[in-house]
Amino acid sequence: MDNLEQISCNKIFGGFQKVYSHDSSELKCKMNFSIYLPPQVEGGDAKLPVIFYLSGLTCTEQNFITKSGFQRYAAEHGIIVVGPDTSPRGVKVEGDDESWDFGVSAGFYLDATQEKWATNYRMASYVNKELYELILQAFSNVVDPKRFGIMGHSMGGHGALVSTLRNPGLYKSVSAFAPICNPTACPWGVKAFTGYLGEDKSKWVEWDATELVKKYDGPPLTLLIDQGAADTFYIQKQLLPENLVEACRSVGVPVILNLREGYDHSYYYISTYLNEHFEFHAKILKA
Ligand SMILES: N[C@@H](CCC(=O)N[C@@H](CSC=O)C(=O)NCC(=O)O)C(=O)O
Repeated sequence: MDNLEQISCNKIFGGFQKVYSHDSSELKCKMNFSIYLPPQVEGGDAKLPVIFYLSGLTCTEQNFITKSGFQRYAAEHGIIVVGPDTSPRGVKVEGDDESWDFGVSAGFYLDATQEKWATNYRMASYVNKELYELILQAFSNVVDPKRFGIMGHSMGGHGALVSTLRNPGLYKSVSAFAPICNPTACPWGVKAFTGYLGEDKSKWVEWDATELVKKYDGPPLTLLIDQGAADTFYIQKQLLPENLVEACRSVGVPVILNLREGYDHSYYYISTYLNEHFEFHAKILKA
């Protein structure tokens, strides 16, 4: 828990939206993360469930907390919500700021193996080990260690799926808005995986949700996938939810795909359906 420092604190829907910074040992830089503490933390004896929310390309921890309005639902259900940043910050790796879909703000929630990136670009270990442990320790008085869920958007939707599939049981519930579902088969994924993991495609499948689900052997899991039908990234075949659904069905993993007529890729769309995702997670985490 190195240098954990509160950066901001705002009351909202009876709870508190906070942002902290800390020194990350996995990423070797200072990182921000957000945490929403709903009103139920005050004076309550019961420990509360936690949902991690992973954001998409170009985001920081700020996008979700300022644009989605999730705090209303987290307060209703009594759920703590944690939001990491999307890549290491303030470390200069050559080429890390040349495009918006690779490098800074585009860590893809994996552990890079290519020399240039491998020291800092360890977002999988950061989220699923370091930050997870930090939350358990720093908020041990309010967090229920047995009830973690995860959700995300786009690159972060894929991060949520892969974090769940690679770490069976770590997250009891998972959902995603407009996730990149099959990165080994779309331009965003091919670019990121080539850069972070190298040319050997046999290594890529270890970080691809559509491939991982075919080998999933953990506790029973239902995947909730949401997709706007007018999302340009969906139309351009960056997201490929049908590939994930087909893979799930081939191995009998339950999956729900909600296609939303007229909706795009933005936070207008996410905020419209966020209540359904909170209900989905609450039902599992509070069962
Ligand atoms: N290049 C554009 C578009 C970037 C964009 O749409 N980013 C999405 C995530 S895309 C997949 O991971 C996003 O969440 N943007 C932040 C937001 O607040 O909408 C650009 O730079 O704007």
